[in-house]
Amino acid sequence: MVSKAAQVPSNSSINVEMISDGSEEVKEQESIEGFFKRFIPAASQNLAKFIQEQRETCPAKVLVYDSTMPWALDVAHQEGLLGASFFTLASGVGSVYYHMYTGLIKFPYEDSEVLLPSMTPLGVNDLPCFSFLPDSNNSLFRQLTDQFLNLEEADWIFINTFDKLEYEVLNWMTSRWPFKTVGPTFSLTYPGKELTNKRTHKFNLFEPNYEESMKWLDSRDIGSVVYVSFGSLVSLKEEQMEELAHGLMLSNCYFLWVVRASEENKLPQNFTSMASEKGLVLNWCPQTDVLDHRAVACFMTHCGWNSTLEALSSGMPLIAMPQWVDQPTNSKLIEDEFKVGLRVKADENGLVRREEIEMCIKQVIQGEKGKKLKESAGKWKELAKEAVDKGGSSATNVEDFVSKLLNL
Ligand SMILES: O=c1ccn([C@@H]2O[C@H](COP(=O)(O)OP(=O)(O)O[C@H]3O[C@H](CO)[C@@H](O)[C@H](O)[C@H]3O)[C@@H](O)[C@H]2O)c(=O)[nH]1
Repeated sequence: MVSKAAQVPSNSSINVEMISDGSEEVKEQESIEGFFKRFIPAASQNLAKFIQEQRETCPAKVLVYDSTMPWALDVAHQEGLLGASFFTLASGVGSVYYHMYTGLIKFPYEDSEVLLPSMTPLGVNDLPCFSFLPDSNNSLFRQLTDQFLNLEEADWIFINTFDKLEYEVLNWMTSRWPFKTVGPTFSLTYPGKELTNKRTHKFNLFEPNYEESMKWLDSRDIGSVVYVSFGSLVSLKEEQMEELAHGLMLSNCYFLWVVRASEENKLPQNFTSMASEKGLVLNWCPQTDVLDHRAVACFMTHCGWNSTLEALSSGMPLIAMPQWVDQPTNSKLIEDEFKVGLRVKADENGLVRREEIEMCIKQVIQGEKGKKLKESAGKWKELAKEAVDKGGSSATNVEDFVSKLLNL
């Protein structure tokens, strides 16, 4: 199941097929509750049908499914396949969700500080954010915490992180479930094959504007650009967009800002022409190439876990501006555990003001603080590479999985 807009490389050895989630039948705007009521039975049924159809031409041995869809394991087992749950989040976040699942952490949050095994104490602002939900019984909340529902029955459990990044909390997690690290997945090579050109093997959610972004970055000085992106889902309120736009201008740095076309993501009037000397605003860019570009000095991010891992893999210092779900916890890890970034502070209305944005950019790009963050980011870059290179922890876990499957 992938978005219809997803860009699949033409030379890939991976086929992508879509199955229906039943949404063609939906006529009106759907509530989150309504979405899950429809989605789970429709997707289960269509996934089973898909596995049966494939049996004729390309029979599968295993179903690797997103851990937020525990029902997929039942489908796999019913159809005689093995099931591998894939966690796309940080181990630290996994531990928080597990403790929500068991009821130790209650939402709305009751304690001002939460102490979890092998983790630094978490304040309320460091816990996953569900403030947009009407109540704790909401389906989206359950979908995230139910990742542990039938985990004991999974034949494999993978997680997109690497051993040295989250050493202690991972040890705690693996003492309970047989988690195997496979991250950062985006830079894993195919077993036995080195990638000669990573770009042509990439799957993109939307068409990235490669030529324009690279040309623009090529003409900038080393370490002169702030890259700004809030991932594939987040939209900022109009007032926040305005503060961010002004903050970028006040910093006096060049900036490449990804603004997803949506009703909510409104740039201030005339901003694009006003800022044309300093900034490039794009709908989508080739993020990992941007992060690797010598002109980019720091990344202002919503702290989605993929963006976090990509930044660590590029040795890129971060300005953390988390919005919802796991992002506040990721930003705590970024600032206090990995020590690669600063988290912006919001005012009493939850708005991050332009002066705060300007100050964070200056601190991360210039001066002693910036130097320390860059050093620390450089260390993670090496360790991330080590994990996915031949013989590294994540590469070995993937190779073991593949060789076990081949021997079945
Ligand atoms: O212009 C862009 C902007 C983003 N990306 C890519 O899009 C992905 C974004 O992923 P992520 O940083 O994880 O953000 P979201 O898309 O928001 O991801 C959702 O899923 C993540 C993994 O579970 C969670 O951590 C997030 O909170 C949740 O919002 C990354 O691979 C980026 O490289 C591009 O290629 N081009």
